[in-house]
Amino acid sequence: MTTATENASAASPVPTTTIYGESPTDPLLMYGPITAARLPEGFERRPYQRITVTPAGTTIGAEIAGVRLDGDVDDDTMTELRQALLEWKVLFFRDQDISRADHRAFASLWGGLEQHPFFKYTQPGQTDVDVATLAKGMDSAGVENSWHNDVTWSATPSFGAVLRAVELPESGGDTLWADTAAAYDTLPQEIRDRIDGLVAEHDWLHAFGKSMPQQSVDMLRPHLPAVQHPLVRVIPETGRKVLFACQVFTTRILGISEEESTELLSILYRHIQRPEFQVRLRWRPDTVAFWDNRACQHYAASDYFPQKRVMDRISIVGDVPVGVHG
Ligand SMILES: O=C(O)CCC(=O)C(=O)O
Ligand SMILES: [Fe+2]
Repeated sequence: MTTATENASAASPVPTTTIYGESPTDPLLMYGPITAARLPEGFERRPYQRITVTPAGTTIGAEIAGVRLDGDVDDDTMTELRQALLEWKVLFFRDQDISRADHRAFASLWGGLEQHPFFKYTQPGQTDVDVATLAKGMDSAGVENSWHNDVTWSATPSFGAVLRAVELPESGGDTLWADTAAAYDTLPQEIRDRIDGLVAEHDWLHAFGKSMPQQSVDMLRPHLPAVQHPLVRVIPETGRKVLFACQVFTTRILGISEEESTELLSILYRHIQRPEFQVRLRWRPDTVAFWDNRACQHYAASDYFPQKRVMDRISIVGDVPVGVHG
């Protein structure tokens, strides 16, 4: 191990050699403080008056009190919730003894509700789904234990999702979120300069295709082609840049060699997955989590099988991701 002084000096230097192949050292192999801001400089921030915001992580995750999650949230409270979501990326609400209808009404306040083409809904127009259904026949063994943003293979990936604990295992089944804005901000300048204008391809086939019969793949493909999104996405409300690539759905970065794409994506994924950018939620009955799918990734720990874990999930329609150059 190094001393504290060495740690501090090792924390900030930006590698001057090229990072791709030629550098003998990993640019992310740095020890010491990693400091990221919750909001970009200059973003107007008012104090919260309607809700109580208690940080759960350093830059990501806050517990919110003072609001009941149903369709009756007043405008001032909504304004503060919007602010809190931009600031903290994922909000946790405890003791929300709400119905499915309340859950849906709350989610509807944020935009249209989505249907996921890979879920089996039992009723026409249904938009809520329990996460056990996501496990596709694996009973209650969760399969969402890989870091991802939801539905990035769509031209308009979800704005966010509202997840409500229905039935929990005795232990395990936590969910983790990673702050992709803080991850972007703390990359060496050289990497930020390299990736700012790049575009990546996202494809559902990358994740779901493997477990699907070829016939189904052939049927779905014409309706769901691979899509392209900026690798660095700008959140319109704050002007904040976030990393927008995930190992589950991103196939490659366009316009560079396959080799460089693989290496660059691996650097970004490893950086996003640093614990400094994470918050971990220990669910309790009646806990609700609401995340901004544009600005964080998530991971559902699958460590409770054969116990059961049931979550109700509703996701909200998003818009076309905007890059650094518009
Ligand atoms: O079950 C969870 O904690 C999250 C699962 C997930 O990835 C999702 O709901 O999008
Ligand atoms: Fe997810």
